[in-house]
Amino acid sequence: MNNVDLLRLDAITLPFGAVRELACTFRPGVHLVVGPNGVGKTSLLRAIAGALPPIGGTIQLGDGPLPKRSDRVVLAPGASPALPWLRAELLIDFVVSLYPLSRRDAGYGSQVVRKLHLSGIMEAPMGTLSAGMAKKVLLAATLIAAPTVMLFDEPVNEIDAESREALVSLLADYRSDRIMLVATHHLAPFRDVATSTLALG
Ligand SMILES: Nc1ncnc2c1ncn2[C@@H]1O[C@H](COP(=O)(O)OP(=O)(O)OP(=O)(O)O)[C@@H](O)[C@H]1O
Repeated sequence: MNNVDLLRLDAITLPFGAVRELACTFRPGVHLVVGPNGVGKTSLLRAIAGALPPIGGTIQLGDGPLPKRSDRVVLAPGASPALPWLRAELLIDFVVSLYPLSRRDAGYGSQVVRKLHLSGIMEAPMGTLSAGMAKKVLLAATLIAAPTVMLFDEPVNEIDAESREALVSLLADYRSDRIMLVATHHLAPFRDVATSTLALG
């Protein structure tokens, strides 16, 4: 496999003591990141996304170090940003606009919105949405942006069974050419799609 396809963590140590000297390599596919509360799953995703700089080690994507801000990485956070006035559609458009190289066609965006049952709330301010709907808006933005590395923090918390299935099927479509890390306590929905599992702790 070409190096371009690999995300390599070498001796990564993160602030707050949870992750020490972690070394692993991810190729395209769906990689679950699991472990008990507080073990460092969210911190690891934030480090790869450039939001929590490691205090030791290196993160490489392909042949070079991953810069702190990269349009090759997107993170779907576990909780919605505190922007209650922002309409769902604008949030999605804003996130997708940050990833010009991998922007999908408009038809794909509508398809994701429809599959996640978001069509009826695109005009709604984020602050008026239920927790599950707000989570699905973040997931849609991430799936439409679709850069090389896609990070999902607890993506199935709060979302209904039908939307879980839709999410898993959308992830499956990207398995051959995107590196996807999914931090979760819920393994069952990903059983058929997971390429590997990284157990922290
Ligand atoms: N901003 C912060 N300040 C201080 N400690 C922090 C901060 N962020 C994370 N931590 C600590 O880092 C450790 C790892 O937290 P993290 O959120 O990465 O765990 P997690 O595995 O995602 O947990 P959970 O399963 O509960 O979501 C925890 O001990 C947490 O308290």
